[in-house]
Amino acid sequence: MTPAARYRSAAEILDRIAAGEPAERALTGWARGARFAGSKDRAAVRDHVFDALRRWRSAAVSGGGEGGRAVILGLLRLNGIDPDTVFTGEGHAPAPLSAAERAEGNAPEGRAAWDLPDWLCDRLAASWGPEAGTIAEALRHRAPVTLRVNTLRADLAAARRMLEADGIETATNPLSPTALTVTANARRVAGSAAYRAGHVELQDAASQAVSDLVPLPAGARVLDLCAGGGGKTLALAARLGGGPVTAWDADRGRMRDLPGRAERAGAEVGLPASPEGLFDVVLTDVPCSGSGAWRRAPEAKWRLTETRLAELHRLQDGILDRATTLLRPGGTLVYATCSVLSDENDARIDTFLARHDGWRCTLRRNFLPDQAGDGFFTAHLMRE
Ligand SMILES: C[S@@+](CC[C@H](N)C(=O)[O-])C[C@H]1O[C@@H](n2cnc3c(N)ncnc32)[C@H](O)[C@@H]1O
Repeated sequence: MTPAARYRSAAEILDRIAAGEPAERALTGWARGARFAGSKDRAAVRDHVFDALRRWRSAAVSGGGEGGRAVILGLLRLNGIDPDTVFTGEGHAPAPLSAAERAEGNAPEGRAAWDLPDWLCDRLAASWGPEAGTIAEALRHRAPVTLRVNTLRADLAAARRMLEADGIETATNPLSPTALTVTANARRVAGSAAYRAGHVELQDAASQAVSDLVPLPAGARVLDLCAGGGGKTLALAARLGGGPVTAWDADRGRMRDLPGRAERAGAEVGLPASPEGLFDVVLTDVPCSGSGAWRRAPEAKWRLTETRLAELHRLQDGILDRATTLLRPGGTLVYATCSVLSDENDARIDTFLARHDGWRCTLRRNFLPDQAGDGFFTAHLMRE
């Protein structure tokens, strides 16, 4: 495909997403019908679609319309690319711009430049005051690719050497001693020897920092109550010298890859039908808006509603309440979200403390999205 034809495909996919189709499904649907597209074409089209989703609102203002074609036009303008080099009408390129398209479009200003719906601009401003604009700006750009070195298999230097042998360059990351930011050839990670042998896992650096903060006395009994794919389960198991860690999730299907991942990593992970007994540490990495990681899943910021966010608050409170019944006296209840909205973070801890007598919060920590890692929040709760 020519570079211009890739933009045209991206515009068509954006139309499907705007009509309500989930982004991943729209991309797969397109790829199935695009036998002519090679792997580089698919990757480039995907990048255009995700860039547009991250900056939909500002690109729509800049392009003068909400449709895929206008959003791509706006994105080109925002990126300083002359639209006439793409909208040529030649081959499979998008048709040339009309006079109206040339005349339409403005520089995005104010909240349009935040690339969030108005109500979320308000929530972010209420959470962070003057810092909110910087956070919104960080969410408009691509996230770094970050690895966790699995200390059960390799140390940092050995993992870096092994990655280098596959042409993957990395830099150390200030958020965690196990984190490496990929600086070149990130697309090679999944096929690399280091990844296949379990020496590294893909994991955001702030997510690793949240696991690093969990107090783990020797021999601690640890329950990951919202284990999902097991990113934090495996990080905690590595800190325990191999585990064991008990993993559970309300949706068991989310943990389907965990046994294979644990084996590859050399970690012992128990997957009981329901968690039994009392634990020294219960981690609740609760379902949330994902706002701290919207640069990885940008569609979510346009689809989230106030009703859904309120539902998430109830779910988060319910999971915290359940965790209290699984924690031994003196143990630590760890709360975590990948959100930058205070309603999902401080407010959940404050209402927990108001609901439960005799508990105190021993740690609260926010991580904001930046070049090192995603936005995260964690808090530690103990019964007095
Ligand atoms: C943020 S994800 C977990 C990510 C995972 N800890 C990791 O680091 O890869 C939240 C998980 O909570 C699960 N979940 C939803 N409701 C739950 C509930 N009531 N109890 C436990 N887990 C729940 C979801 O299925 C989802 O897998």
